[in-house]
Amino acid sequence: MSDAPTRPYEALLLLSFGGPEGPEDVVPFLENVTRGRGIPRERLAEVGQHYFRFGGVSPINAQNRVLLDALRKDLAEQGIDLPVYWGNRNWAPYLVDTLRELAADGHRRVLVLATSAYANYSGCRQYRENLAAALTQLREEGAPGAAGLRLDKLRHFYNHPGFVRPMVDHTLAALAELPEGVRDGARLAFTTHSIPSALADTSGAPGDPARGRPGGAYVAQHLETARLVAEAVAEATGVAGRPWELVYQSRSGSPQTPWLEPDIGDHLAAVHAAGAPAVVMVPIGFVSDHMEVVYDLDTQAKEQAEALGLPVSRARTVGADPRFAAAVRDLVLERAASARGERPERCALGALGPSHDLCPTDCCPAARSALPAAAGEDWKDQP
Ligand SMILES: CC1=C(CCC(=O)O)c2cc3nc(cc4[nH]c(cc5[nH]c(cc1n2)c(C)c5CCC(=O)O)c(CCC(=O)O)c4C)C(CCC(=O)O)=C3C
Ligand SMILES: [Fe+2]
Repeated sequence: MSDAPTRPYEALLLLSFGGPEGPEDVVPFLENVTRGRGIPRERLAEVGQHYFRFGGVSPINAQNRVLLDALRKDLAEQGIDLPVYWGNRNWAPYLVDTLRELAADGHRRVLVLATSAYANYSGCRQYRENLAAALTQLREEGAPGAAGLRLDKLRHFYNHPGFVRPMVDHTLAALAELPEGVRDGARLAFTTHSIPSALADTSGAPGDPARGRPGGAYVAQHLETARLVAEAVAEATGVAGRPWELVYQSRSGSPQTPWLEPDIGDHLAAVHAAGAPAVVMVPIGFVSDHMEVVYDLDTQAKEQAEALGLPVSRARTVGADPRFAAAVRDLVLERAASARGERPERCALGALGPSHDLCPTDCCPAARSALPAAAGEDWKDQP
């Protein structure tokens, strides 16, 4: 056991968003998501309707269960003994309950995989705030083992080949769904969650060259993944110079606050007006085909495209692709080696290089006042 390749880590925690699993869950789920976040009531009522259209069930929890199975299968196949747990920010199984169980099971050093590939407040620091709040609650409860829990978060994986290559295959499959006559002329619209522009500009670590430029590390990292996918698609199809762009979806918040633009709907209208024969939507911002994908793209954006008479298709997200599960294993082994003081190879495609392991103080700051965040340099409460 002492020479385990995952040493000093004893468990892996899959940390995700969570979603409702029936109509009665929808309103309490949305209350969890938006507590203290200043989302207009009309927007909440509208988003509730998206969930009710799907019977009140978000696909995200089922997808995380499949991902859990894929991670466990990959580790088992490699002979790696590392238990994998799952907890959410906004719905059961709640993070705090999973951490209580992890501690009771005797685990001390735990790696965390957040289902968010890019640097930004919602996808990084907010998860670290959730970890800090859960740890604090468990320590106050006196939960067995909680005082010794030490959590480390895996680095951002947007440029890992195990994330990029499945997206390339899925983009090729989505191109193949288009009528043959428009396939070679189809544009690629890479989509991600819009966020407030002010949060985008400060995303990433303080020393990141992209930080402080418009869109910050959030946009720079997405542009990199989009470029990597577009280049691989060009190579596979033999179609050079296919136009692509990064566009946004799922805008929330007050209309007076600037968020990243253009929205996918406006983009589809603009490229249609400019004569584009077809568009493939590639949701690189998400890890699974959850509600933002099946409603905002497959329902809303597809209706808009149909009204325009513009052929569109949508690439699947990475989901539980075995290459993604293998990438997670790679990140686990890499981080474990680093924690043992070794200098492992840190796999990353493209020009930006591997992300930092430990978020520095003031990485991906919140717009509002700062809350304690675990698994970063600003978490001083580590045993
Ligand atoms: C960057 C980002 C990701 C991607 C990275 C990651 O995956 O972490 C993401 C993922 C997700 N967002 C999700 C759902 C929601 N997001 C909301 C609201 C917001 N998201 C934001 C950002 C992000 N969100 C922001 C800045 C807000 C405004 C409020 C706030 O500042 O917090 C709201 C409230 C209603 C609304 O306003 O839309 C809901 C219901 C689901 C679950 C889907 C399902 O159920 O299948 C998932 C995976
Ligand atoms: Fe961060």
